[in-house]
Amino acid sequence: MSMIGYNSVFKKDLFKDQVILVTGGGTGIGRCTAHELASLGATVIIAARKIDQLINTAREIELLGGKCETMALNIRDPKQAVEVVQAIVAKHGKLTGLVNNAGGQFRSPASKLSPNGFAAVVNLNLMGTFNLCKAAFDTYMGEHGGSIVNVTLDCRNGIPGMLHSGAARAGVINMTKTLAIEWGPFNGIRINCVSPGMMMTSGLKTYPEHNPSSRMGTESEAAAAVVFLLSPAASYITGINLPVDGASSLTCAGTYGTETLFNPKTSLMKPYIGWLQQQEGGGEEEETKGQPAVKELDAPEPIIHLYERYKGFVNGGSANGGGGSKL
Ligand SMILES: CCCCCCCCCCC/C=C/C(=O)SCCNC(=O)CCNC(=O)[C@H](O)C(C)(C)COP(=O)(O)OP(=O)(O)OC[C@H]1O[C@@H](n2cnc3c(N)ncnc32)[C@H](O)[C@@H]1OP(=O)(O)O
Ligand SMILES: NC(=O)C1=CN([C@@H]2O[C@H](COP(=O)(O)OP(=O)(O)OC[C@H]3O[C@@H](n4cnc5c(N)ncnc54)[C@H](OP(=O)(O)O)[C@@H]3O)[C@@H](O)[C@H]2O)C=CC1
Repeated sequence: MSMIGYNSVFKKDLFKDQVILVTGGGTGIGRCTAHELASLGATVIIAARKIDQLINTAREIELLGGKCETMALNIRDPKQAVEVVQAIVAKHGKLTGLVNNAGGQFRSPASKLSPNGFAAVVNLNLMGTFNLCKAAFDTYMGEHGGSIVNVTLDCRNGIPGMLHSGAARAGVINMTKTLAIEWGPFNGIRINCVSPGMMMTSGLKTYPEHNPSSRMGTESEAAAAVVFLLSPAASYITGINLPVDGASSLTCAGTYGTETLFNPKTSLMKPYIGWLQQQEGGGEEEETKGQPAVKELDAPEPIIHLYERYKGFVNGGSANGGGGSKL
């Protein structure tokens, strides 16, 4: 009997020969995305302002057998954006993927927000994303195509306390739709958004007093969505915004509210821990001894506790610490 194998797109070398720039790739969601992409064969360039964080992440990836390079970049500077993309194309001959992940904001009631404060956050998140998209298009993708994923922030129902970021992220989502239409004809460029809800990342160090009141997402859960949209598995998907929020933005309480169906004590949604989890039980290889403990989360105490609980859930327990998963 002859067998015809099914030709699935999900293979270990999914991103072989691809060169992908991840902004903010030294920490949090960006770092996890860089790990995922490198483990699937991509050459990953991670870029941000603080070079030490980038070097640590690149070293982690190289120790695991991946290809990763670092570049200093402030996404708010359009000149630097062009220089970084040009340098990548000069060295590798291409830039097939771009993940606009760098971003952030501060919390402030709208009534207290100054025009400068509003502009700073719009400049970082909206202008920064535009700067990189434009540089990628002008330098390489306009002629050769490519795939772009913009990491935004759940802003479906507004973001109380973060007016500036909500406006900027909504701008990114709309810009993404326009670019999908305008740039699709340029060799099939695809561009999409991932909108994380509350995720357990190192980024939460800037929100130290936050006490988790909902089932938070993991870095890996955001990264996995980015990887899917970048990949040929999403070859007919462009111009979309993919929320990664456990449906919290659909509830009345929302991501930023109090108790929801998705609270950490009762949630039955099994978390994906990704590469962090894969480090478990791997043993202390000689070459990784003394290296940063990549499985540790650099976040405020309540978040670390929650993360530890999720790890238990993945290993057969439940998010609330008892019994097995009902999934
Ligand atoms: C119901 C309770 C719910 C609680 C839920 C809380 C948790 C929500 C979590 C949401 C999930 C999101 C997570 C993340 O995004 S992770 C990423 C984490 N990292 C960051 O967010 C840091 C990003 N910040 C920055 O990069 C910079 O601070 C920023 C770009 C925002 C500003 O940098 P810049 O250098 O431009 O700033 P300047 O010092 O030049 O100031 C410019 C104006 O902005 C005002 N400003 C700046 N920082 C603050 C601040 N912390 N508070 C108030 N105002 C601020 C500053 O005063 C300047 O304005 P003026 O000239 O008018 O003074
Ligand atoms: N954690 C969460 O709950 C959520 C996060 N997000 C968004 O996801 C993205 C990743 O965040 P997360 O991983 O959580 O947090 P991190 O703080 O770990 O990541 C933010 C990254 O952006 C980089 N960055 C910030 N400003 C600039 C700049 N001007 N130029 C270049 N790089 C910059 C930072 O590096 P450096 O300082 O070295 O430049 C850092 O690596 C952000 O856009 C964030 O707003 C969205 C929803 C929820």
